[in-house]
Amino acid sequence: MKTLVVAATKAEVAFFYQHFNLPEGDFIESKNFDLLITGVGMVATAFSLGQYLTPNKYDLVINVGIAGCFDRNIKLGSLLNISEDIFAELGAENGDDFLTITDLGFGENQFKAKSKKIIDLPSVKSITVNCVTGSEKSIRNLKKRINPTSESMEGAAVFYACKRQNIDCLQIRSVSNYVEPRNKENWEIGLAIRNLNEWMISFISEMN
Ligand SMILES: O=C(O)c1cccc(C(=O)CC[C@H]2O[C@@H](n3cnc4c(=O)[nH]cnc43)[C@H](O)[C@@H]2O)c1
Repeated sequence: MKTLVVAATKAEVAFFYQHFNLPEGDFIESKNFDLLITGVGMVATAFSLGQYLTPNKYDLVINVGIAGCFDRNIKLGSLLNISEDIFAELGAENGDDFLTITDLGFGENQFKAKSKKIIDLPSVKSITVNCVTGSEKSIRNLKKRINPTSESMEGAAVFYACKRQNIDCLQIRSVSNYVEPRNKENWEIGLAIRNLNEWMISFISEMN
Protein backbone atom coordinates (compact mmCIF):
# COMPACT_ATOMS: atom_id res chain seq x y z
CA MET A 1 0.00 0.00 0.00
CA LYS A 2 1.15 3.49 -0.87
CA THR A 3 0.57 7.22 -0.42
CA LEU A 4 -0.96 9.21 -3.28
CA VAL A 5 0.06 12.88 -3.36
CA VAL A 6 -2.52 15.03 -5.19
CA ALA A 7 -1.92 18.59 -6.42
CA ALA A 8 -3.80 20.80 -8.86
CA THR A 9 -0.78 22.17 -10.74
CA LYS A 10 2.82 21.09 -11.32
CA ALA A 11 4.02 24.56 -10.31
CA GLU A 12 2.76 23.95 -6.77
CA VAL A 13 4.95 20.85 -6.37
CA ALA A 14 7.94 21.89 -8.52
CA PHE A 15 10.61 21.42 -5.81
CA PHE A 16 9.10 18.06 -4.84
CA TYR A 17 9.55 16.90 -8.46
CA GLN A 18 13.16 18.11 -8.38
CA HIS A 19 13.98 16.62 -4.97
CA PHE A 20 12.77 13.12 -5.88
CA ASN A 21 14.02 13.44 -9.48
CA LEU A 22 10.56 12.62 -10.84
CA PRO A 23 9.90 12.33 -14.58
CA GLU A 24 7.54 14.74 -16.36
CA GLY A 25 3.88 13.67 -16.42
CA ASP A 26 0.61 14.10 -14.59
CA PHE A 27 0.60 10.66 -12.97
CA ILE A 28 3.92 9.44 -11.66
CA GLU A 29 4.38 6.12 -9.96
CA SER A 30 7.39 5.60 -7.72
CA LYS A 31 8.37 2.95 -5.20
CA ASN A 32 7.10 4.70 -2.09
CA PHE A 33 4.48 7.15 -3.36
CA ASP A 34 2.57 8.18 -6.47
CA LEU A 35 1.95 11.78 -7.55
CA LEU A 36 -1.16 12.97 -9.39
CA ILE A 37 -1.60 16.39 -11.00
CA THR A 38 -5.32 16.89 -11.47
CA GLY A 39 -5.76 20.36 -12.95
CA VAL A 40 -7.45 23.24 -11.15
CA GLY A 41 -10.92 22.91 -9.66
CA MET A 42 -13.28 20.29 -8.27
CA VAL A 43 -14.43 18.87 -11.60
CA ALA A 44 -10.89 18.19 -12.87
CA THR A 45 -9.95 16.81 -9.45
CA ALA A 46 -12.94 14.48 -9.21
CA PHE A 47 -12.43 13.22 -12.78
CA SER A 48 -8.75 12.59 -12.21
CA LEU A 49 -9.29 10.82 -8.89
CA GLY A 50 -11.99 8.73 -10.58
CA GLN A 51 -9.31 7.56 -13.00
CA TYR A 52 -6.45 6.97 -10.56
CA LEU A 53 -7.80 6.40 -7.04
CA THR A 54 -7.80 2.64 -7.42
CA PRO A 55 -9.28 0.76 -4.44
CA ASN A 56 -6.77 -1.26 -2.38
CA LYS A 57 -3.76 0.53 -3.89
CA TYR A 58 -3.41 3.50 -1.51
CA ASP A 59 -3.64 3.73 2.26
CA LEU A 60 -3.30 7.53 2.35
CA VAL A 61 -4.08 10.42 0.01
CA ILE A 62 -2.49 13.82 0.69
CA ASN A 63 -3.91 16.82 -1.11
CA VAL A 64 -1.40 19.66 -1.23
CA GLY A 65 -1.47 23.16 -2.67
CA ILE A 66 -1.59 26.86 -2.06
CA ALA A 67 -4.69 28.55 -0.65
CA GLY A 68 -6.34 31.82 0.21
CA CYS A 69 -6.72 32.74 3.89
CA PHE A 70 -9.56 34.64 5.60
CA ASP A 71 -7.58 35.20 8.83
CA ARG A 72 -5.11 38.11 8.77
CA ASN A 73 -3.43 36.80 11.95
CA ILE A 74 -2.04 33.92 9.88
CA LYS A 75 1.11 34.93 7.97
CA LEU A 76 1.45 34.43 4.22
CA GLY A 77 3.53 31.29 3.66
CA SER A 78 2.05 29.53 6.74
CA LEU A 79 1.14 25.86 6.47
CA LEU A 80 -2.31 24.67 7.51
CA ASN A 81 -3.66 21.19 8.20
CA ILE A 82 -7.18 21.25 6.75
CA SER A 83 -9.22 19.09 9.10
CA GLU A 84 -12.62 19.89 7.58
CA ASP A 85 -13.59 21.12 4.11
CA ILE A 86 -16.93 22.33 2.80
CA PHE A 87 -18.40 22.68 -0.70
CA ALA A 88 -19.38 26.30 -0.01
CA GLU A 89 -21.41 26.98 -3.17
CA LEU A 90 -23.25 23.65 -3.41
CA GLY A 91 -26.90 24.29 -2.62
CA ALA A 92 -29.58 26.86 -3.38
CA GLU A 93 -30.09 30.54 -2.71
CA ASN A 94 -33.35 31.29 -0.97
CA GLY A 95 -33.55 35.06 -1.14
CA ASP A 96 -30.71 36.23 1.12
CA ASP A 97 -30.43 32.81 2.78
CA PHE A 98 -28.39 29.85 1.58
CA LEU A 99 -29.61 26.26 1.68
CA THR A 100 -26.88 23.61 1.59
CA ILE A 101 -27.45 20.35 -0.28
CA THR A 102 -27.89 18.80 3.16
CA ASP A 103 -30.71 21.28 3.86
CA LEU A 104 -32.19 20.28 0.49
CA GLY A 105 -32.02 16.59 1.41
CA PHE A 106 -29.41 15.65 -1.20
CA GLY A 107 -26.49 14.50 0.96
CA GLU A 108 -23.40 15.97 2.58
CA ASN A 109 -21.52 19.16 1.77
CA GLN A 110 -18.92 18.87 4.53
CA PHE A 111 -16.04 16.37 4.72
CA LYS A 112 -13.27 15.65 7.22
CA ALA A 113 -9.63 14.61 7.00
CA LYS A 114 -9.05 11.10 8.32
CA SER A 115 -5.64 9.82 9.37
CA LYS A 116 -3.84 8.48 12.42
CA LYS A 117 -0.75 10.51 11.52
CA ILE A 118 0.12 13.37 13.84
CA ILE A 119 0.48 16.55 11.82
CA ASP A 120 2.27 19.30 13.71
CA LEU A 121 0.46 22.20 12.00
CA PRO A 122 -2.59 24.28 12.96
CA SER A 123 -5.82 22.40 12.16
CA VAL A 124 -8.39 24.60 10.44
CA LYS A 125 -11.71 24.55 8.59
CA SER A 126 -11.59 25.35 4.87
CA ILE A 127 -14.01 25.83 2.02
CA THR A 128 -13.78 24.69 -1.60
CA VAL A 129 -15.05 27.04 -4.28
CA ASN A 130 -15.41 27.20 -8.06
CA CYS A 131 -14.99 30.95 -8.00
CA VAL A 132 -12.14 32.49 -5.95
CA THR A 133 -13.79 34.77 -3.40
CA GLY A 134 -13.03 38.40 -4.27
CA SER A 135 -15.68 40.80 -2.99
CA GLU A 136 -16.30 42.23 0.49
CA LYS A 137 -19.92 41.09 0.27
CA SER A 138 -19.02 37.45 -0.44
CA ILE A 139 -16.34 37.49 2.28
CA ARG A 140 -18.85 38.82 4.82
CA ASN A 141 -21.43 36.20 3.83
CA LEU A 142 -18.98 33.31 3.97
CA LYS A 143 -17.63 34.41 7.37
CA LYS A 144 -21.15 34.66 8.72
CA ARG A 145 -22.38 31.38 7.22
CA ILE A 146 -19.28 29.15 7.59
CA ASN A 147 -16.43 31.13 9.22
CA PRO A 148 -13.69 29.29 7.30
CA THR A 149 -9.98 29.93 7.83
CA SER A 150 -8.98 29.20 4.24
CA GLU A 151 -10.25 28.40 0.77
CA SER A 152 -9.06 26.30 -2.16
CA MET A 153 -10.60 25.02 -5.37
CA GLU A 154 -10.06 21.27 -4.81
CA GLY A 155 -9.88 20.22 -1.15
CA ALA A 156 -13.43 19.06 -0.50
CA ALA A 157 -13.44 17.08 -3.78
CA VAL A 158 -10.41 15.10 -2.59
CA PHE A 159 -11.99 14.43 0.83
CA TYR A 160 -15.22 13.40 -0.91
CA ALA A 161 -13.47 10.89 -3.22
CA CYS A 162 -11.49 9.43 -0.30
CA LYS A 163 -14.62 9.01 1.79
CA ARG A 164 -16.35 7.23 -1.10
CA GLN A 165 -13.35 4.89 -1.48
CA ASN A 166 -12.78 4.56 2.28
CA ILE A 167 -9.17 5.78 2.09
CA ASP A 168 -7.48 7.95 4.73
CA CYS A 169 -6.81 11.51 3.61
CA LEU A 170 -5.00 14.65 4.65
CA GLN A 171 -4.90 18.12 3.14
CA ILE A 172 -2.00 20.49 3.69
CA ARG A 173 -2.28 24.01 2.29
CA SER A 174 0.21 26.84 2.25
CA VAL A 175 -1.22 30.35 2.42
CA SER A 176 -0.34 32.29 -0.75
CA ASN A 177 -2.82 35.17 -0.33
CA TYR A 178 -5.50 36.66 1.83
CA VAL A 179 -9.06 36.37 0.60
CA GLU A 180 -9.80 39.92 -0.53
CA PRO A 181 -10.81 41.85 -3.64
CA ARG A 182 -8.39 40.41 -6.20
CA ASN A 183 -4.90 41.91 -6.27
CA LYS A 184 -2.34 39.34 -7.43
CA GLU A 185 0.52 41.71 -6.53
CA ASN A 186 -0.22 40.92 -2.88
CA TRP A 187 0.12 37.16 -3.42
CA GLU A 188 3.24 35.39 -2.08
CA ILE A 189 3.08 32.34 -4.32
CA GLY A 190 6.85 31.68 -4.33
CA LEU A 191 7.10 31.68 -0.53
CA ALA A 192 3.98 29.52 -0.16
CA ILE A 193 5.27 26.97 -2.69
CA ARG A 194 8.74 26.81 -1.10
CA ASN A 195 7.31 26.19 2.39
CA LEU A 196 4.80 23.64 1.11
CA ASN A 197 7.42 21.67 -0.82
CA GLU A 198 9.82 21.67 2.14
CA TRP A 199 7.06 20.17 4.32
CA MET A 200 6.09 17.59 1.65
CA ILE A 201 9.68 16.46 1.14
CA SER A 202 10.26 15.91 4.85
CA PHE A 203 6.84 14.24 5.36
CA ILE A 204 7.32 11.78 2.50
CA SER A 205 10.98 11.16 3.40
CA GLU A 206 10.08 10.38 7.02
CA MET A 207 7.28 8.02 5.97
CA ASN A 208 9.69 5.77 4.08
O1 LIG B 1 0.79 32.57 -10.90
C1 LIG B 1 1.56 31.67 -10.53
O2 LIG B 1 2.80 31.75 -10.59
C2 LIG B 1 1.00 30.43 -9.95
C3 LIG B 1 1.85 29.39 -9.62
C4 LIG B 1 1.32 28.26 -9.06
C5 LIG B 1 -0.04 28.15 -8.81
C6 LIG B 1 -0.87 29.22 -9.13
C7 LIG B 1 -2.29 29.16 -8.86
O3 LIG B 1 -3.02 30.11 -9.04
C8 LIG B 1 -2.77 27.87 -8.34
C9 LIG B 1 -4.28 27.83 -8.26
C10 LIG B 1 -4.65 27.05 -7.02
O4 LIG B 1 -4.45 27.82 -5.89
C11 LIG B 1 -5.44 27.62 -4.95
N1 LIG B 1 -5.77 28.95 -4.44
C12 LIG B 1 -4.84 29.88 -4.12
N2 LIG B 1 -5.41 30.97 -3.62
C13 LIG B 1 -6.73 30.76 -3.62
C14 LIG B 1 -7.85 31.54 -3.20
O5 LIG B 1 -7.73 32.68 -2.70
N3 LIG B 1 -9.07 31.00 -3.36
C15 LIG B 1 -9.24 29.75 -3.87
N4 LIG B 1 -8.21 28.99 -4.28
C16 LIG B 1 -6.96 29.47 -4.14
C17 LIG B 1 -6.56 26.86 -5.65
O6 LIG B 1 -6.73 25.63 -5.02
C18 LIG B 1 -6.09 26.70 -7.08
O7 LIG B 1 -6.10 25.38 -7.52
C19 LIG B 1 -0.37 30.37 -9.72
